[in-house]
Amino acid sequence: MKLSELLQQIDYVDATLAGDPEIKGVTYDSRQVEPGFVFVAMQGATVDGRDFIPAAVKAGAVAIVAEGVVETGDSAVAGVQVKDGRKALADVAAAYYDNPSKHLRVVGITGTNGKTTTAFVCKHVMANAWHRAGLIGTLGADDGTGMAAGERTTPESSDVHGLLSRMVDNGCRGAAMEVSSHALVQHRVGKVEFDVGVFMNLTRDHLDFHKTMDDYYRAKLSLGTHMARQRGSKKPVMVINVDDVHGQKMARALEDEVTVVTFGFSATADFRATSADLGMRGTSFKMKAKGREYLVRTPLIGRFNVYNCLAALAAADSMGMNFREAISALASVPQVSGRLESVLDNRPYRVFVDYAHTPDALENVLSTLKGLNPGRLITVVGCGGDRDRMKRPMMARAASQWSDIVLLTSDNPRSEEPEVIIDEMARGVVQANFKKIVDRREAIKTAVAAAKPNDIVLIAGKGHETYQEVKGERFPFSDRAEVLAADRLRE
Ligand SMILES: CC(=O)N[C@H]1[C@@H](OP(=O)(O)OP(=O)(O)OC[C@H]2O[C@@H](n3ccc(=O)[nH]c3=O)[C@H](O)[C@@H]2O)O[C@H](CO)[C@@H](O)[C@@H]1O[C@H](C)C(=O)N[C@@H](C)C(=O)N[C@H](CCC(=O)O)C(=O)O
Ligand SMILES: Nc1ncnc2c1ncn2[C@@H]1O[C@H](COP(=O)(O)OP(=O)(O)OP(=O)(O)O)[C@@H](O)[C@H]1O
Ligand SMILES: N[C@H](CCC[C@H](N)C(=O)O)C(=O)O
Repeated sequence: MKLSELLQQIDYVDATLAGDPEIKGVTYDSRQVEPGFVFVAMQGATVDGRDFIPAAVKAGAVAIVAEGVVETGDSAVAGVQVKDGRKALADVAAAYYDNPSKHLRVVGITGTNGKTTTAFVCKHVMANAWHRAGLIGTLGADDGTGMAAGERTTPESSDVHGLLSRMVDNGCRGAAMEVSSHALVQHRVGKVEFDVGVFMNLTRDHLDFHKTMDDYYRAKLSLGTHMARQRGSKKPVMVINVDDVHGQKMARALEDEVTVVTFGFSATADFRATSADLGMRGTSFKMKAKGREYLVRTPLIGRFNVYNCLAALAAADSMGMNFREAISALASVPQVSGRLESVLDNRPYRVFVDYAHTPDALENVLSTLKGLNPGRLITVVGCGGDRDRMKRPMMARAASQWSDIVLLTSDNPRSEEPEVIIDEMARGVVQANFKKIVDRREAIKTAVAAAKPNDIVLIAGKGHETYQEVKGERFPFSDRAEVLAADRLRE
């Protein structure tokens, strides 16, 4: 693509051109620039991308897109002035990759908890019907050729459009993607045309970034308003959990802008679970939808997974997929890494690794396990550093309310002292059933060693993560591997 063709498709304030070079790529990071690239300099919270214009030019950028007057320092490099760098990145990337979302059925899932699981279920249903489907989320991305690790739940817009483009090239017909609230605020899904948006729930998290629950809600709401604005050839549908008060509010706020489809246990829900049979090996529930009653079976455990399944089914139906086929696909959903993942199956006790890192998620998982198992519940949990501090006592309270033994430990302390985080957590405990063990490996060892027949050990907070981040450094660490090592010590 020539620079002139690209500029025709984006809004800009001013441009100083230097010929009409062929564009070879788009990036927001000077360290990723290769000859022929467009570098979009974004104003960050930590640094200003404009400071890296000289580095980008040195690495071979042929055009620089930035806010304010753009001095490229090289007359052979074009400078393009835009109003908003992050918005411009999405516009440039969508144009460069030829708007790949127009060629896919795209489901965007937002909410505090359940995005990853619901995205996996949606992807599984789509791949079952259409042979190949893509995925973007916390566990990485699948462009149709298999999973590859990623850094963010929702990557930066140029990476999103690049992935969607590869999905199209690899023969995917659909894509399920998680849309975090950070992504919505930072235009990371700019110019993505969603067929269906999904709102799961809104509970406390990320208030380090959004400051108030209302700001956090408005970020989630913007998925619906974004869809209404992006409306191309597609008529957008927003699938909303109306058991959640924020979902009820969102359904009312969006009803004039998009088609609203609701789900939940509430009597008014369009996709309504009427009863659920919860078991240790899976869940079955009755669902009323489309004027009929259906029986849904899934290996996913816990009442919260009924919501994830309802959301995926409502999304599948909104895309016109065969509904009975979608329901039967739910019976073969694979284990989602680190989401109530059973680590030891052949022991008299069971150990689960789970990514619950919010008070609501932890409460859901603990109540599920306690409800399903008569034995003791031993919980190992910590809270991340440099994140919303208020959730610390709340998570410890949930753990101590539901568990017989709680080991408060480190998660990813990041720049903070783990002892301080654990002390803040300890303020929330409601019973004297807890112990502080700062070293997560030791905490897991202690929990597994204490397990008796019929007990359940829950290792919460890090799920699939393969590292522990301490003072800017990431050390290899896997809860799953630590459980296996601790179990070997018992022999
Ligand atoms: C708070 C937040 O979302 N921050 C993201 C944001 O950072 P920022 O605005 O501070 O950017 P910055 O570091 O100041 O850099 C500004 C610009 O300079 C560029 N740069 C920087 C250095 C350099 O040498 N050259 C260069 O070009 C950067 O690439 C960037 O374009 O933009 C960066 C570039 O894309 C992201 O790496 C960074 O993610 C940080 C590390 C992060 O931890 N984000 C988490 C909180 C996050 O996004 N989480 C959500 C939610 C997950 C959930 O739901 O649980 C997610 O979607 O993952
Ligand atoms: N629908 C749900 N409602 C509440 N809690 C849930 C739900 N689904 C899963 N959980 C719990 O939340 C944890 C995180 O689930 P999941 O990874 O699916 O959510 P997420 O929104 O993708 O989180 P993140 O974006 O932080 O990765 C799970 O490990 C489980 O404990
Ligand atoms: N995307 C979330 C994940 C938190 C996972 C938890 N293990 C932690 O490190 O706090 C965040 O960055 O806040």
